[in-house]
Amino acid sequence: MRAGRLVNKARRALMTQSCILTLPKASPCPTSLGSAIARPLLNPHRSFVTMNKDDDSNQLEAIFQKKRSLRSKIRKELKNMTPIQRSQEGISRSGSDNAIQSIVLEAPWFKSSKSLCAYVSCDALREVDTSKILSEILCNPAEEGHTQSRKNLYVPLVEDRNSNMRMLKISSFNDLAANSMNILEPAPVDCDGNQREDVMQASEPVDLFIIPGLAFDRSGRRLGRGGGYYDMFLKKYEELAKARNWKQPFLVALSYSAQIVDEGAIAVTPNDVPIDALVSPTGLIPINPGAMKTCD
Ligand SMILES: Nc1nc2c(c(=O)[nH]1)N(C=O)[C@@H](CNc1ccc(C(=O)N[C@@H](CCC(=O)O)C(=O)O)cc1)CN2
Ligand SMILES: Nc1ncnc2c1ncn2[C@@H]1O[C@H](COP(=O)(O)OP(=O)(O)OP(=O)(O)O)[C@@H](O)[C@H]1O
Repeated sequence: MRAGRLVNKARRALMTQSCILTLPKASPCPTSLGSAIARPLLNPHRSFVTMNKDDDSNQLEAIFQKKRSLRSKIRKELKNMTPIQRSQEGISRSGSDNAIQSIVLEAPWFKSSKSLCAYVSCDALREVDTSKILSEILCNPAEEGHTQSRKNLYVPLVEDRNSNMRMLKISSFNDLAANSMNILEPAPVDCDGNQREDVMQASEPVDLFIIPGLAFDRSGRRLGRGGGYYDMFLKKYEELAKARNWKQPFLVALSYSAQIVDEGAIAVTPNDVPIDALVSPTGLIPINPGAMKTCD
């Protein structure tokens, strides 16, 4: 997406948010526009309401520039690493994938989840593999020791280039086909001609999101691939859950160690939705333990 288009889109979003500011749960990065909005009283001369359009635009452009350069840095690191180096712990990439997926599969918040949204990993994008997690859900009719039936699984379907994405229910890997970006996605209609269930129309709440990304920090900031799909979707789902009086879902991202960056390295805008926990090959990094408790 072109930088000017991103800035315009973000500016529109900020304008609509200037009265009702929904701030990230994690404290925004000190250099981000988010901090200017989050703490206007600390520096009233730089707060959003007093900024003119040029300041606003320049700050957003600076944030998007930072995001772009961090994205290319992390992409390069992921691509250049030999399989054996793909984790700082010296275990192979597949070792990291197994470690991460085992942590998820053993976690009480995964075991107890009834409905979840998860990404279908794409090897070419060097994403943390989710195939074991998805097979566990799709192949196991019921969790051991639980009376519940199979978990409901919803996966992403990109709608357009305007950050719109749906999450549709699948019941088998056969429900997926590669899209133009070579990511496996569900068709909106199943093989019997029935519309697949859209999570926004589901009668049960989603308790868990398993989220991809390029970079993460230990306070919940996340850098995606630049489409705004997840940020937009998570915001819409948060609103739906509020309107229905449902618990907010637990937001967990999966990350190789090389994708975890220092705090302050990820610039954020108020549109960036922070995650509640991060799973890396070395373990779970809880960020919002309150959100985790609701899943146990
Ligand atoms: N597995 C998976 N599915 C997903 C996402 C994801 O990140 N991972 N998405 C999350 O939003 C949505 C799709 N968004 C995407 C955005 C960019 C690229 C991509 O190929 N980016 C290239 C760079 C392209 C460019 O700069 O022109 C890359 O990152 O290398 C892929 C998917 C929905 N489905
Ligand atoms: N809730 C929202 N409303 C409107 N625009 C949004 C929203 N969330 C993100 N966007 C827009 O999407 C574009 C990409 O945002 P950003 O660079 O933060 O994406 P990302 O975090 O890398 O992607 P993703 O969320 O898909 O992982 C920006 O123009 C941003 O303003």
